[in-house]
Amino acid sequence: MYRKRLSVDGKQTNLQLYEPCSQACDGKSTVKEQISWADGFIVVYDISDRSSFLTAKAIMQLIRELRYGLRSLEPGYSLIFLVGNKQDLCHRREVQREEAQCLAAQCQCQFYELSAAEHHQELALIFSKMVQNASLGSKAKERRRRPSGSRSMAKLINNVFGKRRKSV
Ligand SMILES: Nc1nc2c(ncn2[C@@H]2O[C@H](COP(=O)(O)OP(=O)(O)OP(=O)(O)O)[C@@H](O)[C@H]2O)c(=O)[nH]1
Repeated sequence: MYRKRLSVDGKQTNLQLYEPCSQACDGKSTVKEQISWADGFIVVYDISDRSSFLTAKAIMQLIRELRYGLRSLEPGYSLIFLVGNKQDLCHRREVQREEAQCLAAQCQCQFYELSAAEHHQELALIFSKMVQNASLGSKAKERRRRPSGSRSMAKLINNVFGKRRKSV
């Protein structure tokens, strides 16, 4: 687990990054548990290895099943990113770009194809986009969690002041 405290849009945020595939044998948590914990997902496969794409597909489907709400976001604002890595090995390609694009569209997530070896800036961009989107997502969640009592109080105050202003 990688932990870092950083500022996102001027707000101090605790970032926790977890890569389940490299730690699948630690026995402490399952991929399912990680899916319910995370605020965002970057699912990576290797374009020169079809089995890695099939694993990515299964993970995407699991995310959809367990976190259905994450997909109903505005266009260009997603908490799930599908990334095809090792684009520099396109002479050994086993996964067509169109097939991955189609999966991304089905899951309403963003799709990128890149080479971590050659395009590390693009990778950094995906990470910062993810952190920004997750931060916006948690703000939206907080707004939804606001107790209805305080909403009706705010409405009442608005009504009272609204009426007074009209009668002046
Ligand atoms: N050619 C190429 N090699 C890469 C790229 N990204 C990672 N690799 C290589 O792929 C190997 C595995 O990289 P890791 O970072 O360990 O990734 P992993 O998730 O364990 O992935 P796999 O072992 O490929 O299943 C290493 O030898 C990396 O150098 C890339 O974009 N292009």
